[in-house]
Amino acid sequence: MSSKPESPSDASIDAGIEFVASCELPTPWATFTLHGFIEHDTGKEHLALSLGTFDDGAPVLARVHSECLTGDALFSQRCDCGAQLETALQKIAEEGRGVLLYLRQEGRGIGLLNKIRAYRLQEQGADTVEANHQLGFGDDLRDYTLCKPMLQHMGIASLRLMTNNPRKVAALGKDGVPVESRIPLIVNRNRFNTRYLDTKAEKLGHLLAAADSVG
Ligand SMILES: Nc1nc2c(ncn2[C@@H]2O[C@H](COP(=O)(O)OP(=O)(O)OP(=O)(O)O)[C@@H](O)[C@H]2O)c(=O)[nH]1
Ligand SMILES: [Zn+2]
Repeated sequence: MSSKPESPSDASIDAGIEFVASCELPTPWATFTLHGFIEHDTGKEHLALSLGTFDDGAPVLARVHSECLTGDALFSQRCDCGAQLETALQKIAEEGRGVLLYLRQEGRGIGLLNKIRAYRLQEQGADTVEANHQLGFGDDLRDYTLCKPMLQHMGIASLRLMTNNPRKVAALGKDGVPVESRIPLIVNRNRFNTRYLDTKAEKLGHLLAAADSVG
């Protein structure tokens, strides 16, 4: 099956990513439109789920979600990803308007097999950041530059972003995606991920205290 784009004149072609096709995606919360994109340099297939219309120009309720196969698909309780994904889709459905970008940057960019290596090191005592360092990686290798052309393709100019990560807000702003407001997304703290979440707060700057969920 060819991955020839449906609209070859799409502006995203010049931005390192190309729109390929879209379809309806019924979920337990709403029927979203699923947009598929391909990244030129890596061949990675990135996704967006959108709901409603954006031509009024008002900031759009959004989640920029990084792939976590273990949390998103395999129900892992080691992190908060699966619950964040579900809650974000639910909130977008409640509002009847919004977008979720699903970026294929597994393991904060180190990939799935290296994330398994990192989890193994965490079982031996390292925290999530130390484990990345022991494997020779930085804290967080993610890159958000593809978000702007993906959002442009859908006619979205600015976001109300569901995240606890101020670095993500700053990176999007730097890449020309205005974040009008940050909406906390604090879900699924449990006995398996308490240390992980505490390390994110202490070393990666995530806003995860109960007080951070207000506002
Ligand atoms: N390298 C590594 N990656 C992890 C680990 N646990 C989760 N991840 C990955 O981290 C990414 C999610 O990042 P998080 O830091 O949980 O959240 P965030 O996207 O920065 O912030 P939020 O928007 O608040 O969710 C996904 O790509 C996961 O696969 C870990 O222990 N090590
Ligand atoms: Zn996860």
